[in-house]
Amino acid sequence: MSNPAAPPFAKTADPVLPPPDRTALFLDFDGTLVDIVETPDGVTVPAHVHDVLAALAAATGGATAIISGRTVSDVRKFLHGFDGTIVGSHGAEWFADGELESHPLAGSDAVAEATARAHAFAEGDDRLLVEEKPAGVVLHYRRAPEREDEVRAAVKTIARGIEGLVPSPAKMACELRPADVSKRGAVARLAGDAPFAGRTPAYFGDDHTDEAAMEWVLEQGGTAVKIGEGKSCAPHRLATPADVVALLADWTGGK
Ligand SMILES: O=P(O)(O)OC[C@H]1O[C@H](O[C@H]2O[C@H](CO)[C@@H](O)[C@H](O)[C@H]2O)[C@H](O)[C@@H](O)[C@@H]1O
Repeated sequence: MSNPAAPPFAKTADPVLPPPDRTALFLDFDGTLVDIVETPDGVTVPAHVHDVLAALAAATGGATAIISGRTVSDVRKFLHGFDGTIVGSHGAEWFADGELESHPLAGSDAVAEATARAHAFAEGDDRLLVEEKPAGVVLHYRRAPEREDEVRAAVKTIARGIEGLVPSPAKMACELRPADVSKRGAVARLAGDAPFAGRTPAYFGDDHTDEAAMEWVLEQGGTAVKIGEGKSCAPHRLATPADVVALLADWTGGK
């Protein structure tokens, strides 16, 4: 049973993060830096977030990365001005030093086939959204929650027929992504290279797909912060993206 005297969410940076110049900072995007909204295109990024990301990049000496399920192109659109490393599509895309590296399945016939099947499934119900990615496809059912089981079953069926893609459940969505990518693999790879190597990793995330990355970070002696409700391996928790941004601003010495 939870202790009613304990605050439900950690609110200060001090017990959570080492100093910026010793931290490798990994930040999820949706639900972590910005609020979850009804549709993927409907996200708004408060102006303050851009300032805080710039401050984080400077304070960590470039060891701040966005680790997102979004495409790199989406993250760059929403976080224009951020020139640090962006891992997109759960690790199927990498953007660093101005160069984009994509998974071999990007633009493949397999992804085109999966995308066509996702559209065929969604046809006739305009509450369902199909989000196309270079190396995968997402079926969103936030506007038709009663279709969750059907969507998840459809994604499993599509995956069974297409080599190299696996189902990946997310918040009110189910995705097909390359079998050999994950946010865990992404942070492990990043942490081996400058400027992340040799630092204590810290991961902020809100979703199921962030959990394996947070487990890896904890295995390395780092720290993890879960945003919002739900089961998590993370020892720390914040309620909202606004809390994340405030905590990180405070950590860099900003307002
Ligand atoms: O890894 P993330 O950066 O957190 O991205 C995860 C997925 O986020 C987006 O979908 C989610 O956010 C939408 C906007 O708030 C919401 O409408 C949807 O229900 C959520 O699942 C994005 O569209 C996906 O591609 C990302 O994989």
